[in-house]
Amino acid sequence: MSAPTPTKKDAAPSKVGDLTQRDLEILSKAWGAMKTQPEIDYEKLAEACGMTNPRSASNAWSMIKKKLFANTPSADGAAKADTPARKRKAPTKKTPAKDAAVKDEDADDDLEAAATPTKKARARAKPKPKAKTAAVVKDEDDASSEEKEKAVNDTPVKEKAKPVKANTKAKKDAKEPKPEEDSDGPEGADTVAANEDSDGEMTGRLRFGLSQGLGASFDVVRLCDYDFLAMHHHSSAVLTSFKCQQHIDSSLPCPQCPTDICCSNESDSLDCHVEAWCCESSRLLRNGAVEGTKRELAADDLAGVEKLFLPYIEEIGVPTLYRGNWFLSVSRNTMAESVNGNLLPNEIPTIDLSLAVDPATRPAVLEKLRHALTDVGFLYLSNHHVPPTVINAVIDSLPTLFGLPSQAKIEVALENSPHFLGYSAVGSEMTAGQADSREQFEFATELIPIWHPGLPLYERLVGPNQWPSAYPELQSIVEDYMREILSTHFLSEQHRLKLVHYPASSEAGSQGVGPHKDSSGWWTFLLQASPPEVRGLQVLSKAGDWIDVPPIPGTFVVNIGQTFEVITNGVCPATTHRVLSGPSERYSVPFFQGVRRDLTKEEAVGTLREHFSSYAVGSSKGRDIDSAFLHGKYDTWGETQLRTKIRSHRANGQKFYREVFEKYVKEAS
Ligand SMILES: O=C(O)CCC(=O)C(=O)O
Ligand SMILES: [Fe+2]
Repeated sequence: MSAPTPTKKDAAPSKVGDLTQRDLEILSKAWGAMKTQPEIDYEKLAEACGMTNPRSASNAWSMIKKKLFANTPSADGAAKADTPARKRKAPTKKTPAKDAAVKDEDADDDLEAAATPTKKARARAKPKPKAKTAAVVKDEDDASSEEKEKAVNDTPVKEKAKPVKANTKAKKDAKEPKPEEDSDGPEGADTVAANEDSDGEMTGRLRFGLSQGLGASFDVVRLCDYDFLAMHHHSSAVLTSFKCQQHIDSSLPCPQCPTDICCSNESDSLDCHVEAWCCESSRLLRNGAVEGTKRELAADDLAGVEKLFLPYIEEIGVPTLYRGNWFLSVSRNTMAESVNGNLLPNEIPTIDLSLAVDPATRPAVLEKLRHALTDVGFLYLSNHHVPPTVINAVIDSLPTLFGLPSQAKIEVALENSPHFLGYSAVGSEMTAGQADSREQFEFATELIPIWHPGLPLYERLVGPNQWPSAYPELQSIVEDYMREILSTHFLSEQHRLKLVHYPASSEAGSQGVGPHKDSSGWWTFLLQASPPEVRGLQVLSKAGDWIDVPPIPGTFVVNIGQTFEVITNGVCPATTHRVLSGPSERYSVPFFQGVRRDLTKEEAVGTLREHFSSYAVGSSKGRDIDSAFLHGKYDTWGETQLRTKIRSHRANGQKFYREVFEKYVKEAS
């Protein structure tokens, strides 16, 4: 991407009205040097110019400002950083065709003009570069990529414009991980490619400001001739977009820019002219860190970032209502909700449980939940009503617990428990055939043993906890937590929880816990109990990319267990996930909702079989990972769970389950 280069037209000493080129240059500089934004009475301006309404006047003025800004000799951010933010505007790339088009519109200065197809067609006649053109062309979903490319290059843009469908595809092209065959590119690579392909420009000051505010570099990309801007944060797939001027001025879709990016959230009850969503960045902001730089964002940084955006948003006419909560709203308006999951399939949606209470917001929450469960398999849960005091008590207990002398830990070794409850040292648990680098205490609902010879072996999973005597307060801390997280007994009398510690590792990316699906039952509610900058958890996307699941304070990460996968006939996948160890130690607390041990696969699929068979099940590289229950290898969920436990904790298997040890351990998943 490059700064706009002056074209012939810019260089020519032409006159516009009574103003010479030099006058225009001075005017443009004066604009940049203004201390306050001039207040325009748009009604008056509209009347004076014979326009039908003030909106047209505002639009026209906006265009002029844009050109004034664009005429400054340099679009370099640093050069413009000292000019007032309010006057910040994206420079228009000057090409003769585009200029002519803009001129046409300016001449009409009117909503009608914007709505007149022939005029708009002329405005769009400039051939777009491939990436951008492809964004509006696509409606032949089955065509090969060569065919698509050919279609793009051979057909004039205006004939090809089929905004909605085409743009959905465009977003897919830009943001979705590549399909399985070529999915091994790093996350975000597509985003970068999309930027590089487009002839977008960097709006100097905005970019500069963002870089300052976020401590990261953003590219601001112009996707059409209007005011649509998309900011891609290269390293973390941030997309922030502003609705284009065309959309602001009329309800017509803009055939040049991806329409459904612009009009992403039709159901939004806020009458916002700017659709701004930025799931990832808002998450990063809330996390207090920015991907790539890992710089801490202090509270006033956040305010700074907001300040940087607000004048810009203001300039393109966003209602105040929306401005106030821009950053917060964006975290709710996930891409998934906005565009049916097409834009960022890698995005892990946040389900705000409080919105499920209100009948007005419930349908949207359910739709988002459907997407989370069927397309992603993971979600963040916010406003979940587990009291922070109870959560914090668990978090605070972890350093003490793991700091106990080894003797105190060994005293409650899991190896001594046929119920797989107690302490496992680093390296003693196996996942995906390899030793994990984590130590953990596993607890479950406190139950007395029920197994005796003659009962299925899996009934031996039920039994008492081993509480470390060196830390007597722990029991009530954990039991309070389990009670709160599971306010009703659900499907089984036994639920499990682990308090996990991943020691720091000098070998970046080593196995904290290997790739796996949670065999443990219904859903897992994971508390990431370390500061937000401590990463490690990753999930496998449908396309086979590992996606970071950074901690978001106040949320649980929810993922689907294997029983739920079976009950939904694989439609809601038990997503494969793993933890990488890193330079910082990490704590987590996964809580596993149990299901009835004697539940059979047949029973589980049960009456919902027909319902779920109508859904297409996407392909997933992870689907084959150790999903014995789904594959129907074992009759009951209890046996599946026992098998997983034995495979993970082999010493226990040998000690307590000799009769099945060989069978379970030797077989492939
Ligand atoms: O520690 C984590 O974040 C995840 C742990 C996990 O996936 C598990 O124990 O099943
Ligand atoms: Fe897990």
